[in-house]
Amino acid sequence: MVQPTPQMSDALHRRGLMFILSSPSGAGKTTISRMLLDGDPALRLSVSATTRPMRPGEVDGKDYHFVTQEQFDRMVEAEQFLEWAHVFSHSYGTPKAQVKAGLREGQDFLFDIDWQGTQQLYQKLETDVVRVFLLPPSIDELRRRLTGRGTDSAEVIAARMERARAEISHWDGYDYVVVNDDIDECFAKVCEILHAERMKRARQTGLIGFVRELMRP
Ligand SMILES: Nc1nc2c(ncn2[C@@H]2O[C@H](COP(=O)(O)OP(=O)(O)O)[C@@H](O)[C@H]2O)c(=O)[nH]1
Ligand SMILES: Nc1ncnc2c1ncn2[C@@H]1O[C@H](COP(=O)(O)OP(=O)(O)O)[C@@H](O)[C@H]1O
Repeated sequence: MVQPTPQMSDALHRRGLMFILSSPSGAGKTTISRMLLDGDPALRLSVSATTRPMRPGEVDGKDYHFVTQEQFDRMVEAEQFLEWAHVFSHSYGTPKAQVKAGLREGQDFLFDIDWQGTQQLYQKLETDVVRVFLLPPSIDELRRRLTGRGTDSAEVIAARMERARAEISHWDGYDYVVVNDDIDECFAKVCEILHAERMKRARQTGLIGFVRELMRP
């Protein structure tokens, strides 16, 4: 295999991208996110702040920054979020600091956020954003997954099911829609999207100089 020379890879340096995964609750975005992060050290999770209680197995600072409503409101006032929204009667927001600096340095970020956050990020940073929406194979399977996960009460599951149809109605605000039936197949498709998006001409900031060099008489 031909390895790029250091000069070539310098010239082909690119800006980072914002890879957004959304879905109705229970369709599998946390599972796919973890698989992506485990398999791809170049991808970093944008860790959101939330006021919702921590679930068993979640780690503060890794899955979310768990904050009080007062702390969250102070962050909103100080304009520390790139976007924020109310979801299931809790507040969720994407902290600004790490993402903006990282993108400039070519860092790719993964966002597990809802359609409201996706719209806000797209309005602000359209060219950096890649929007992927996951669908469950059926509504019955979605209910089975939410119940099987065992992290939410029957009441919370009912509220999430209630909201699922409204969330699904935002499917057309995304660049890619993938049905998460078989987990490995879904993961493979999401990986293909990420890999292809990384190669897009518009992201290769050094490409013009590199091509000029190739074309020099
Ligand atoms: N807008 C926005 N939505 C978020 C953020 N973080 C998480 N969410 C969304 O909030 C919803 C609830 O997330 P969570 O409580 O972890 O439950 P989940 O549905 O099992 O992922 C999901 O749709 C997440 O994608 C954020 O920073 N901003
Ligand atoms: N393709 C799949 N087939 C079967 N179960 C799945 C699949 N994808 C995810 N799950 C399971 O469904 C439940 C909900 O998935 P999760 O990733 O937590 O969803 P979300 O983050 O979208 O709420 C979890 O128990 C997960 O293990």
